[in-house]
Amino acid sequence: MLTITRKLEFDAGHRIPDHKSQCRNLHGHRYVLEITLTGEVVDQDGESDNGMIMDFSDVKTLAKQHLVDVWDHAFLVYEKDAPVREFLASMPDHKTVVVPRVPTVENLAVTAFDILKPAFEQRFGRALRLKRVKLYETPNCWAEATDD
Ligand SMILES: Nc1nc2c(c(=O)[nH]1)N=C([C@H](O)[C@H](O)COP(=O)(O)OP(=O)(O)OP(=O)(O)O)CN2
Ligand SMILES: [Zn+2]
Repeated sequence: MLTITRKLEFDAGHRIPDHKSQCRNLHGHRYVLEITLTGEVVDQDGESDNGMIMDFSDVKTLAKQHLVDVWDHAFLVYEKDAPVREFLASMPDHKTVVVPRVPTVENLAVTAFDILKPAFEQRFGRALRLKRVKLYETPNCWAEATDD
């Protein structure tokens, strides 16, 4: 199978409320996101994306619009983390993103996959599929969400 992968990075804060150790504290990461797509290679002389599954610049534009610019410099707070939600709400204009699952790297990878899948597959009809989202929380820790 032929795939392409585009890497993007963003900074975000989070905490894991029930964690046994340091991760229960408010802290942040520079997340690294790898988006892997598969699809037909365009075979149209004269087209800008001839020979490509999708132009990497278009991958970047869509990923930023739907996820990266939304999460960048935001605090990703679990919807049931009441004290932190209350604290963040007390700060005018704070960039807060409420996520439906505890924001471990596993759950953030799944949430990112769920957001990006329709963004890519509905916009580009020609058999383009989101195969994998790989999210690094630190250089040593990551999770992968796939479509199977
Ligand atoms: N399975 C998971 N385990 C942990 C997660 C997670 O999302 N999924 N998250 C954390 C912490 O939030 C933290 O981001 C990771 O901290 P740490 O283990 O300290 O990672 P480092 O790469 O900084 O560790 P080094 O020992 O410095 O390599 C914890 N666990
Ligand atoms: Zn963390």
